[in-house]
Amino acid sequence: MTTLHVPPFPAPGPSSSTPSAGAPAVAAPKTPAPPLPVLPGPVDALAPSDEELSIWPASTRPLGRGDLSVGGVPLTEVAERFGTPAYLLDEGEVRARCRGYLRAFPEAEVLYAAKAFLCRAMAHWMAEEGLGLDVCSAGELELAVTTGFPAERIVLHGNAKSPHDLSAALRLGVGRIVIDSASEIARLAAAVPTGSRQKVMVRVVPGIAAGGHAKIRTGTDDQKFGLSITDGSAQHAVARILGQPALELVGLHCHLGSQITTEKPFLAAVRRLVGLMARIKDQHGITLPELDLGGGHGIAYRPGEDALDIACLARKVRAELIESCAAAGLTVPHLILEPGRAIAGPSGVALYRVLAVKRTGGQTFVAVDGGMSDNPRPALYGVRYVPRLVGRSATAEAVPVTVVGRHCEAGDILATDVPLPGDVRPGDLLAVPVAGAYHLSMASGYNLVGRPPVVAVADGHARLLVRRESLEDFRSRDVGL
Ligand SMILES: Cc1ncc(COP(=O)(O)O)c(C=O)c1O
Ligand SMILES: N[C@@H](CCCC[NH3+])C(=O)O
Repeated sequence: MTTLHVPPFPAPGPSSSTPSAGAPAVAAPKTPAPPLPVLPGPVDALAPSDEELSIWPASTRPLGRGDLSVGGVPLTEVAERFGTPAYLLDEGEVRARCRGYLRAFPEAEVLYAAKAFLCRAMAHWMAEEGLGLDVCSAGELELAVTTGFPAERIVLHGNAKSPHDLSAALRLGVGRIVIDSASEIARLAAAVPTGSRQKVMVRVVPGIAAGGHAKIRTGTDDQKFGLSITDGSAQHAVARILGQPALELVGLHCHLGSQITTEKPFLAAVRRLVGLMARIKDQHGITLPELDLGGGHGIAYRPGEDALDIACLARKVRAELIESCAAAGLTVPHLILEPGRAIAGPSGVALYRVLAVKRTGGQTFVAVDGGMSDNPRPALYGVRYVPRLVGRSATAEAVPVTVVGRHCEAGDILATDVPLPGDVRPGDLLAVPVAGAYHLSMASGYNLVGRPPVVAVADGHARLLVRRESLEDFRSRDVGL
């Protein structure tokens, strides 16, 4: 059995499918991902190892003839009923991960970061599990609220909020708006209806470098989000907000980056933000009641990769917060967290059909019917996934292959040097675990392939959550000649 890292789930039941969690979504440049396990001799598609299953949903079970079930539903059945490519979301895994957070951080408010993946069912599950939502557009906000998500449990983010974003937030009554730039302050204050006050936080840049890839590090001064402590922009914004009677400053926010696999940066952030809270108290005589540490909790995309241990994070953040506040003479603020990837990522599986197998230039390319339009992460961050053949027994020797998408880009690569049976062929089904976060939420219309459907699996049943994008969808938006 592999070690349970994030979050502390309920017992996964019998079998080898204990969730572990693990690692940098994005290959951290200085610490290359560990080599994939070498498969001894023929690939036995009937028997995935514990290590291999460690990144799959806890409900994953091997079935006969090389199939796997997730949420009690055979993957071959999902592919047949809904076609490929298709994404499935294990509802039980999503809910268990939410509960894991609430168990680890009983004192905190946990907001699911909708940007990782949002659909109406996901919003319902979050509401039922007692989480709030972090949204960053009127689109995410309206989808959630119109499906019944309580607006007061929603926080609106954005480095460039449009007038529409702000008016939707005020109209629907979001709990808090996170101010990201000085120019937003007067604009927001002027839009608040007379006689009411809007709760706001300030997004602070603490000057901490963390995150799995340069493109997703947001805690340093050299990027577009937030207001710097170092140059005083954050302090200046605080003073301006306090001068606006329509705004109620309730706390400080920071989001260091994404795919962070150690606790250290979060502890440093606690110290810096508490330090700023102490200065605000000295200067303005107010104690801010809330501290939002954002998200960024890293998971494993490949067996053996590191992941952030949520229970350990909780213990250390709690201790640091208490200690820093005591040293600064502050009351401990109410803690807020915004995990996205660590809830949705390991709960999702992508299913592709092999369309072509080509041996050329010393490589074997296995081309599937999806790619960078449903998963842009490999192209953006160089992330590599671990696809697995499902749905047929295979006894051929494992060979290293490159799994590529169908798009018109040489960089449309899902996995390099992964072992697949040497007889992999068109018509085979490949499943890619850890596909629940930042795939479909960043999907595009490239090559007019159409975005895949999303299917929920739970208790042996599969149900369609989001249908496949069709040519008719493209045509109906294309209104001019
Ligand atoms: C403000 C904010 N909160 C939360 C998140 C969620 O991050 P993650 O999915 O890495 O937990 C993000 C995205 O990185 C973000 O920008
Ligand atoms: N989209 C990124 C993470 C950025 C999260 C939003 N700030 C990823 O796929 O890893």
